[in-house]
Amino acid sequence: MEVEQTGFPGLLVITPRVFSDERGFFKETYQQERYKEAGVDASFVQDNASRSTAGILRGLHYQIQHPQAKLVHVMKGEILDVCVDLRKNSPTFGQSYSIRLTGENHKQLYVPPGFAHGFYVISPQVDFVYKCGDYYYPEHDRTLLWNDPELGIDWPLSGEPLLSEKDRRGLPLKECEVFESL
Ligand SMILES: Cc1cn([C@H]2C[C@H](O)[C@@H](COP(=O)(O)OP(=O)(O)O[C@H]3O[C@H](C)C(=O)[C@H](O)[C@H]3O)O2)c(=O)[nH]c1=O
Repeated sequence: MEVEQTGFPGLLVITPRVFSDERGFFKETYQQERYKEAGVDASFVQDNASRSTAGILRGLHYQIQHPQAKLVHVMKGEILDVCVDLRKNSPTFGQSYSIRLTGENHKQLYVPPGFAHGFYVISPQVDFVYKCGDYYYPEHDRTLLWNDPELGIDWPLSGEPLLSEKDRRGLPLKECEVFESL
């Protein structure tokens, strides 16, 4: 497997080894020992999956009190995956990182605790799967406004994105609760 640093402390791009043959492909999408050696030091407790269609934007979400590390990848389709560093003491605080994750490039993004995370769907449909380093606590769920001008995220929009009511009500960075001690 290949591991790439991103310039954001702890945020990693991981490409697992893919075994292709006439039947299709096989890949290990997580292996605790190998991923810990690579810097994925979360103990995952929950797996999530979502399916979305083109033009949907989910995010930018994070949990205060119980910040979740995430290991995300696309099984099928293409997204622009985006995360924003909300760790006050990080050299990349307030900066966003974007990467195209597709079923073909097999890339994974390891997002350490302390980031807001979301994605925009580019392909007609996407199946998105991810491991979480803490449980879901709806009372601690927070949303950073996807198009906060301060973030300057270059979403590859084709028209207005389709958002949940929660995501429409996201807060700009300057009004968000951030992480003082991560
Ligand atoms: C996240 C989550 C949600 N839910 C329930 C709550 C709602 O009734 C329903 C949809 O939740 P939501 O609209 O928050 O789902 P997404 O918009 O896909 O949220 C996720 O999308 C972005 C990309 C993320 O990075 C987060 O992991 C996560 O917030 O699932 C649960 O029961 N458990 C969970 O862990």
